[in-house]
Amino acid sequence: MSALLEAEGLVKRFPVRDALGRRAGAVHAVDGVSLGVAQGEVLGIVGESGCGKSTLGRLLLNLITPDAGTVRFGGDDLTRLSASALRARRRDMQLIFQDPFASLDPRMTVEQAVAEPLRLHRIVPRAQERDRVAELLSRVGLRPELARRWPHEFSGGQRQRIAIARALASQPKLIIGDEPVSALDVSVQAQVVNLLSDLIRDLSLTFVLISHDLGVVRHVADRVAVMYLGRIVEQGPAEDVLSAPKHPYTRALLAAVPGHGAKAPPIEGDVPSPIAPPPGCRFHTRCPFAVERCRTDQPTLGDGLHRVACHLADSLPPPTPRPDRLAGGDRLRRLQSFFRAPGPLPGAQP
Ligand SMILES: Nc1ncnc2c1ncn2[C@@H]1O[C@H](COP(=O)(O)OP(=O)(O)OP(=O)(O)O)[C@@H](O)[C@H]1O
Repeated sequence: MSALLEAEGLVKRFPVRDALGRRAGAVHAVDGVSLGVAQGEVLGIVGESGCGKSTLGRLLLNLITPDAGTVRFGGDDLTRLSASALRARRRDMQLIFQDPFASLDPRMTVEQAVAEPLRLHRIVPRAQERDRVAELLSRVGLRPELARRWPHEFSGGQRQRIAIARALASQPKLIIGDEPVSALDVSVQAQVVNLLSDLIRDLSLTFVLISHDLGVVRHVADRVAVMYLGRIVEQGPAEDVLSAPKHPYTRALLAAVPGHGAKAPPIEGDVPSPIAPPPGCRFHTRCPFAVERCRTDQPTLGDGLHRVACHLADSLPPPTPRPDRLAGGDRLRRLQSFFRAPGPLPGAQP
């Protein structure tokens, strides 16, 4: 499978300064990340707050410059393009932000906001702008008559739809959504997730979905990369990673999701400081299964679009099923022993 977007060994550190403004170290926000996204594929990037997801998203679009590593998009190394070549390439790569209240300019009507990329990248002649804006608004489920209104007249969900219409205007090949639904009310989140998955399917978009919400990622992603403290600890097909996780950190993340089927040992201790992250597998200081080798070896890289998993994966004990997800017979036996009932419980099927 050929990659539309491919990152190799990305590193980004942010300087940390002391009270006197002197440099006192660096936050290792992204530290040696390699990944690939195939044409038409949806890659979910998951991990706790502060693990480096947003920094990685910005590096992938070359909105910030990496300290090391490369990002290739459609064959071009973005880190080496001239400013004008990069501007032209931006047409193909769009970002949807988390906060729909901050991402739209309050001084622009909806029509102006959505038409701006049309004009910037000369997508349609001026005479056709209004029709194209109307088309884009309908595509995201908004009535075209709303085009003359101002952002403050809309709800959070509607604003995010406008931001999505704006992102679609330049007919991009790749969209990165950085927590695109997490600022929305729960009732609206599902509608916007459904809209995104319809657009991804209908327009054959290549999409990188950054989210701390595994439920959202499960709904949309073909492949999943799990980040911890600036590194990817597991990466692979969504079905494998989310149903049969091969890294103890992924197991723990999944076990924390209400209603998920497997139990994992609780994670002890705090996330180490990103100023002095542990060597080897980033998770080894908190991992209940860690052995000596984990202090020096990173999770192993496999084939394909940079598969990654714990090098102990084959020897890890299988996750134990949760009592609330036991098969019907097992649950009944558990209830019977709890109530010390000798026979079937009242109302239970024989
Ligand atoms: N501009 C910056 N200057 C200094 N440190 C930064 C900067 N941006 C991010 N960081 C630090 O880099 C690390 C990764 O941050 P990042 O925002 O990428 O994580 P995240 O997983 O997206 O978290 P969240 O979901 O909370 O946004 C954090 O420790 C953060 O404090």
